[in-house]
Amino acid sequence: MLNIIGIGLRGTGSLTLDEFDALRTSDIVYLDIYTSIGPKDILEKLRNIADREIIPADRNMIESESILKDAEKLNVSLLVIGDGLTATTHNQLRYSAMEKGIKVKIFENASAVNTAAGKIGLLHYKVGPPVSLPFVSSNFFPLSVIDKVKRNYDSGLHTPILIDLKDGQNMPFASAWNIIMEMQKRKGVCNNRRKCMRCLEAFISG
Ligand SMILES: C[S@@+](CC[C@H](N)C(=O)[O-])C[C@H]1O[C@@H](n2cnc3c(N)ncnc32)[C@H](O)[C@@H]1O
Repeated sequence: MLNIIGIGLRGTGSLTLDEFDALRTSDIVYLDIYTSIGPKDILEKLRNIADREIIPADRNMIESESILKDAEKLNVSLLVIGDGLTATTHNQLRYSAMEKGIKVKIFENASAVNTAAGKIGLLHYKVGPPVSLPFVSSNFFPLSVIDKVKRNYDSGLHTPILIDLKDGQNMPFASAWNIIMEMQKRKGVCNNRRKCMRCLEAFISG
């Protein structure tokens, strides 16, 4: 059995009662530390509240799907900050588990991706698909980021930009800003600096 448990955006405060029950009755509990950054003390707080060991699961542990081995016989929970199915990584894990005949239970919760827009006053009807902004290099500079923003823009929609994380750290805002400015320059689109700025501000506030 695999429980994929989104714990929301308020640390242990947004853990639901159902999630708490699932947590307490699991044989093994992991916390995803790869796709989201939580409050510094989240692991310790979760351990205290659940009164059990919670194993931090890094990129390798999640992508190798090693946690599914135990889920074949035991009750395993994967805690995810935010919602449990917002990242492709967890969807992949879910379908791999199902293919192996492992029962999967999903505990939905609030996600940064679908709450940020509302929080800063944007209407959800006006928000298009989000775009990930990865770390770039001289060999990897994907202008498709701008194509996706432009597609939304041309349809009158805002674009949430998900700034990539590495080793538990956010890409600094200044780097994200510079990368986007350079991308739009290379694409020759969006000369309206104010609109681009508002778009980035929206993400940061969220
Ligand atoms: C696919 S989303 C899912 C995040 C999370 N599971 C949720 O539902 O909110 C992953 C992206 O969320 C953003 N993110 C996650 N944790 C964050 C944090 N603490 N601060 C800012 N952005 C964060 C990053 O842009 C990251 O690339």
